[in-house]
Amino acid sequence: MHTTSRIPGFYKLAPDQRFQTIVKASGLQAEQLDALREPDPDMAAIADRMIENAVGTIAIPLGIAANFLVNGVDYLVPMATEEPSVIAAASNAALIARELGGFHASSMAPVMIAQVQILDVADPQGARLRLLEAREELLALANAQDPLLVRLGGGARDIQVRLVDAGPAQYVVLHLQVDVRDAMGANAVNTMAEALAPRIAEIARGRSLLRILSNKADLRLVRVRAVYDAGKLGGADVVDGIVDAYRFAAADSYRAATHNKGIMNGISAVVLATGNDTRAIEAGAHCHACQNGRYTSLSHFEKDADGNLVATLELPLALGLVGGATKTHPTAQAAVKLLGVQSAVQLAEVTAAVGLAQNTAALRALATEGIQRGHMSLHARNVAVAAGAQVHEIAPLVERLVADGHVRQDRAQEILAALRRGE
Ligand SMILES: CC(C)(COP(=O)([O-])OP(=O)([O-])OC[C@H]1O[C@@H](n2cnc3c(N)ncnc32)[C@H](O)[C@@H]1OP(=O)([O-])[O-])[C@@H](O)C(=O)NCCC(=O)NCCSC(=O)C[C@@](C)(O)CC(=O)[O-]
Ligand SMILES: NC(=O)C1=CN([C@@H]2O[C@H](COP(=O)(O)OP(=O)(O)OC[C@H]3O[C@@H](n4cnc5c(N)ncnc54)[C@H](OP(=O)(O)O)[C@@H]3O)[C@@H](O)[C@H]2O)C=CC1
Repeated sequence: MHTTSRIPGFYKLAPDQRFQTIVKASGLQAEQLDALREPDPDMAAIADRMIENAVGTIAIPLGIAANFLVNGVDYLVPMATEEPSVIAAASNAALIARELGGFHASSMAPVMIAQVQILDVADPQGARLRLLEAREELLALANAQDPLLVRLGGGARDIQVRLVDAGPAQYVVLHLQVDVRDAMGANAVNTMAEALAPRIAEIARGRSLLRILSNKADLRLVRVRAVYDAGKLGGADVVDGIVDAYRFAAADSYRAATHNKGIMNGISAVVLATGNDTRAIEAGAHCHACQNGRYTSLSHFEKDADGNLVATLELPLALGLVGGATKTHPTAQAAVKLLGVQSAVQLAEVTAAVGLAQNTAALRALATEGIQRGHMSLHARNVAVAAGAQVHEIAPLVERLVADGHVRQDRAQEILAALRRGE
């Protein structure tokens, strides 16, 4: 029972002091909460610099996907995920894709959009044209905010003006398009948008309200394709099954949500491992999955003239190599080093390949034996631990659980009891 959650100045305490404070406030014993505390003082200090009110860290497993060949280059891909079978699945499909050349990826320039919302404009059509006439002035003002970005070859590239009908109101919305080079770009474009807003409001003869990037990063699309050999996939029936699985997702939003979750299993894991913003990527991806007002599959599967499976994926990936946690988290830095990517665009292309591989492996399992054999046999280790197995009991219990075919906690407890009886 918490006595109170009102703790003035909680944020001013050191992580360990915060931990002692919440132990007292929660009425629990310190040992019960000990896992919240970060034992390594250096890591506690990093966490304290990264977020507010830090007490500790949560360790999500980080694994390395094998077999990835993207644009002719081999990559060992770091993936951070709590879900079993994700890394196995990605490696599995990447292995099959290698047979016919691996993944081929291409991208648009890393252009992000910042929106400036203008209210109370008497003549929205006139304002739109006045703003477009001021394009050069606005771009120069934006670029003056980030000379380093401009020196690196990036900077504000263009403007667009939209009139957004919102019930009783109509807003004039200026989109500032900025090439953010190797940054995710949120801070960079937000700074520009805030600097520009007063002048935009003046030109439009209205008042500005929101000045923030859009996570619908549709000027920053990444495209990836792979051809999977029909024989290596398991034959023509498997190819047909995967195509039918895809068509289901393309036609039905209930299925598309799960299909796209499979893609994001791979993408979010690379995003997290490299210290990037998982929410920004998820928001952009699911928004892109809405085409003509309908939520659909992000990927496409078809059969080529030779009967092989052609898999393609297109989505926005606003990933950075500078800024955010990418430069402050030591694990993220090591992950980027292992990947060996030289630019944010290259990181996005490898990440998209992992999403496509993940998706293909899941569809192949779903269209053949079902997801449970591969997934549940790997998940069995979690089930064994949850059933109370000690370290030395996990391997024999997992073996019997998988052989039994019912990877459930009640069954695990029965088998564990039998093992302990020496049966
Ligand atoms: C699990 C596998 C890979 C087994 O697949 P398998 O056919 O038994 O694998 P294999 O023994 O033939 O091995 C082939 C390769 O897969 C990799 N591999 C194979 N096993 C491992 C392992 N233990 N650990 C690491 N890597 C592994 C490894 O690269 C290996 O090559 P090798 O190294 O032997 O030369 C397969 O059944 C599979 O791909 N299943 C799909 C699993 C999946 O998608 N999991 C995600 C969670 S489910 C979900 O959230 C999404 C979903 C499914 O709902 C999405 C949707 O509905 O669309
Ligand atoms: N809606 C959203 O998604 C939002 C996300 N965020 C957060 O914003 C953060 C990302 O913002 P971001 O702008 O990427 O981060 P930063 O502002 O930290 O980094 C970008 C800056 O780094 C400098 N820089 C140095 N080298 C390069 C290079 N090679 N390419 C590009 N820029 C370079 C640039 O200039 P200079 O040094 O002069 O700045 C640039 O402006 C994330 O933490 C994200 O979570 C924040 C708000 C909203």
